Amino acid sequence: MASSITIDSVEAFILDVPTIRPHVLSVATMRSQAMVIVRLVCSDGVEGIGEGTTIGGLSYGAESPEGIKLAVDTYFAPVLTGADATRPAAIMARLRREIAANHFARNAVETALLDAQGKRLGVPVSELLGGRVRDRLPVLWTLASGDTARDIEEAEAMLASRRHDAFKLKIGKRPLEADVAHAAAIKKALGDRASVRVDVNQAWSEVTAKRGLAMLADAGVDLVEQPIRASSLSGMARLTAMGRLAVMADEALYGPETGFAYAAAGAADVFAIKIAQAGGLTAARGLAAIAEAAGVALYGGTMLEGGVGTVASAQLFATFADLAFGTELFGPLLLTEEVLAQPLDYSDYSLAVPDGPGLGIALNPDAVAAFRRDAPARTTVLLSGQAKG
Ligand SMILES: O=C(O)C[C@H]1C=CC(=O)O1
Ligand SMILES: [Mn+2]
Repeated sequence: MASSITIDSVEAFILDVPTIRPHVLSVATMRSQAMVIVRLVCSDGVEGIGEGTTIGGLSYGAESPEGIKLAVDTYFAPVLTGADATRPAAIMARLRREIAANHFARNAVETALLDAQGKRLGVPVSELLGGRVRDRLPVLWTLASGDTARDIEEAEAMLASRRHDAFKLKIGKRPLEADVAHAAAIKKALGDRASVRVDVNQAWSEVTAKRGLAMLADAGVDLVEQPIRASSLSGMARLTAMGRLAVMADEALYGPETGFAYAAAGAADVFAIKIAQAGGLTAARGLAAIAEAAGVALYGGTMLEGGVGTVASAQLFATFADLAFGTELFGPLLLTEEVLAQPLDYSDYSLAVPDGPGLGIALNPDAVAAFRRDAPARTTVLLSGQAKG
């Protein structure tokens, strides 16, 4: 039923929050995270929030935080303003017709639309996506300090507090032998108490990957994520066919179409489902359906989003019947500050999926005021810093 409830205003702003330690990937070293928050206000007084976040500016993907904000302000907002807020799917169809690509911005907008609609109907976003099969999601932790001893210490602390019992190592920056020694030392220290996986973030050539997969399998590693460049479908298929180590596709997956090509080519054993890369929650659900139909296992991925994007992902992943490799929804735990009014419940190696209406969360207004890039106080600090330098 069409309604007269419209979207009255759309706002996008960037929050910059430091990380608890440097997070070292083959493509970037993160010391802070820039999260783009989209906020919609509807004519019935309901608000919706969403998040569009990437890693390391433009070093990971084609959209930067500044670009996401610009796309929302300049191109998405005019389409959204005045549209029927009770029809998120109709709005998303129109956005697909009128705006190409821009998956991260699109995801932030769809999240905000679904948050508002869930609040309006009094149900969690998971119920708009078919309904949950679980209320908690297993969550791994990425060890990426750049130092083996520090990583082992970090893993031991996580095991002791029962926060994580699966770990992902970021490799591909150093020579293969050094990376394998690093992974082997961590696996040896943790033994059967933890699953150890690696993420190369596309850094290897196929020749290096062929050697690397065999060496990592011998070291007891369980899975390798995006070992070579995403565009090499045939290379990924050859590595998957080796059968030495489970191969996960990540950067390759930009929604159902890319997932279809990867699945048809046998180019991965596992898909990392990311709502941002897929272009929104319903596109990510479509990608997961392709995986399920092809017998490809599922993993709940992250762009190291803060609380909003993490919960949006969790609302979708809670609807997956089989989540064989768990999730990596630890983004908020990597940040020094909480941006949500209520911290999320991470315990028993898992995250509780909020069960209130919409996303089931609210922003902490003080944190927003403190970390907004355009906050007057921050501008002053930045300007005085520049003057000094
Ligand atoms: O998977 C990636 O490539 C990106 C991200 C997710 C977890 C993490 O540590 O980095
Ligand atoms: Mn990855």
